Amino acid sequence: MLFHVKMTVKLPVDMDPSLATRLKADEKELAQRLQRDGVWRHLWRIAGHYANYSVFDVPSVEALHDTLMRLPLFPYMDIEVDGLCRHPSSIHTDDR
Ligand SMILES: O=C(O)CC1=CCC(=O)O1
Repeated sequence: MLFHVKMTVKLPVDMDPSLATRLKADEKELAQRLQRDGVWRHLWRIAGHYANYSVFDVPSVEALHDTLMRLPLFPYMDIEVDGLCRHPSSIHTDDR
């Protein structure tokens, strides 16, 4: 199942900079592992915002929820999710 996910990062202004640096590094490591595993299919910066548009490929809504909750920045993000299905005019019949 494919899901479009918008993540907006909102780190507290008074967060210890070393904690912020560690959270971002841990987030990057997990994000890159999930990309290599084919779970995090797209990761795009939204220009001008500390936010991203992503596409996840997971077996269920529960799997998406679990994956998002594992993200180190999860406590500091607003997350919006939309389920995706094939558009009848899409020519990409081989995509899931
Ligand atoms: O910077 C972001 O948008 C949050 C994030 C997602 C994956 C990552 O490495 O950072």
